[in-house]
Amino acid sequence: MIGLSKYGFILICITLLISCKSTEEFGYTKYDLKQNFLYEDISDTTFVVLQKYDANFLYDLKYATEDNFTKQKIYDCATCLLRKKAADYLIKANKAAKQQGYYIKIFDCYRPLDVQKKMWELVPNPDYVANPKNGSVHNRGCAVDITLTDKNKNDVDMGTSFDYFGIEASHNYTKLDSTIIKNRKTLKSIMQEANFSPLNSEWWHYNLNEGTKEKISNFKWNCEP
Ligand SMILES: C[C@@H](N)C(=O)N[C@H](C)C(=O)O
Ligand SMILES: [Zn+2]
Repeated sequence: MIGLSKYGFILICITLLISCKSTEEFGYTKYDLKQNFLYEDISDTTFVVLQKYDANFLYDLKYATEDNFTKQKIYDCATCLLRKKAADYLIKANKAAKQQGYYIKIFDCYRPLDVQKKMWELVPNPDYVANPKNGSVHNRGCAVDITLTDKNKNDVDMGTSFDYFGIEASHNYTKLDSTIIKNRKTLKSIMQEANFSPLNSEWWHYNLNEGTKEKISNFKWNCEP
């Protein structure tokens, strides 16, 4: 009897730990089984893997494929890393998006400085690639490249593809269909409400406010499962 209740206790603990890994949507605290910490205990500036931290985003991490402006696979695997505070605000934005019938789909998150240097060599235009001398907010783990999908997970029309480096990608460009303008404005207001700022030249790029104050990083993430 005593032995049984001991096993029962262990079983309950394991079940609780697995439950805690679930996302906030289900009302649980986030617990990382592999790293053995409660996410609420870590600092706001710690890098978190968004895929593990919250299960409610869609991804098309372009630089982990050859389908990007460099035509090269730049990342070894499709991992989205962000500082915890940026992840928390992005989760807030995704909840607002969901309430309006959308999902946030992510193209890029943290980007090592060396990658920024490679990009700058190809496109030395600060409207489209931040100068690595100052560093991008991506290098600080506080910027995201994103779009919206509808509730069936189909991309909404934003007028240009991701990383289209031309005037048509600008928030100031108005010679577009009213639906496209409405879609860009929807994303912009969702992100601004969630403490992010847009970049005028790129409809997909958002910086966490005050994200420029964080340190630039150049680490590569581990691709082991
Ligand atoms: C390269 C593009 N996706 C991007 O993120 N551009 C901004 C300006 C950046 O490099 O920070
Ligand atoms: Zn960007």
